Amino acid sequence: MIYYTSVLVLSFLLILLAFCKFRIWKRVIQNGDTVIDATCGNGYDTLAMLKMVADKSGRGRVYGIDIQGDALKSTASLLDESVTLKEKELVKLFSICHSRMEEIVPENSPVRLVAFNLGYLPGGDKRITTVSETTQLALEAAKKILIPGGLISLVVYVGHPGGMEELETVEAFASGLSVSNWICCKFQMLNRPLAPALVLLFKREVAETQ
Ligand SMILES: C[S@@+](CC[C@H](N)C(=O)[O-])C[C@H]1O[C@@H](n2cnc3c(N)ncnc32)[C@H](O)[C@@H]1O
Repeated sequence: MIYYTSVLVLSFLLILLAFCKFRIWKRVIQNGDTVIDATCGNGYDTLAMLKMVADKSGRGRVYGIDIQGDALKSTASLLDESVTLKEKELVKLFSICHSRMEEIVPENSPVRLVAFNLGYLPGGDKRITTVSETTQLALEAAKKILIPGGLISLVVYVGHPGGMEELETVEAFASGLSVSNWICCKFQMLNRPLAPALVLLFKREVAETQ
């Protein structure tokens, strides 16, 4: 009984986080933008991003990254079921580590969102997870390619081995960003320390003068 209640609460939390996250993305992303899904998984975020950037003239790009071929296959089939061929052409999928994201985005592309959903692939091998070292490198790469007014969005799961360390890495990275150029915040349950956290790093349009 306790197990089912926990699963129910966690599912509710995940829906709430996804709802908040998508609402915030919608305020940041515009039609025609270039965005990156740094952890495609089953493709739900890739699909949400595509819906936000695709415009009728064929502008807008989603660069989707995952180290697992199975994840990219799931993402591709979700897109096949959900979008037109023309929309699907706006998505480019890459089976590489997200620390290499700079290699796949053409130079001078205005990247407005880089999204991470850390942890393991739901329904996949739970031993394959994102890890602090490469997450740190990926955040540094995202910081370089993001345009002013852009957002780095992370959902961090702390309930699996290495998850808490990864949250600490993300928090340390965010805490080190200059206050005049970045607004960084975290949403987390206060009375459920193992619930996933949503971390949002907004790059200011114009640097704040101190
Ligand atoms: C929590 S899942 C992502 C869920 C996904 N956003 C969705 O909507 O279904 C995390 C994904 O990150 C991938 N991953 C782990 N390490 C990675 C890395 N270094 N670079 C890119 N992807 C990685 C895993 O293979 C897994 O599919």
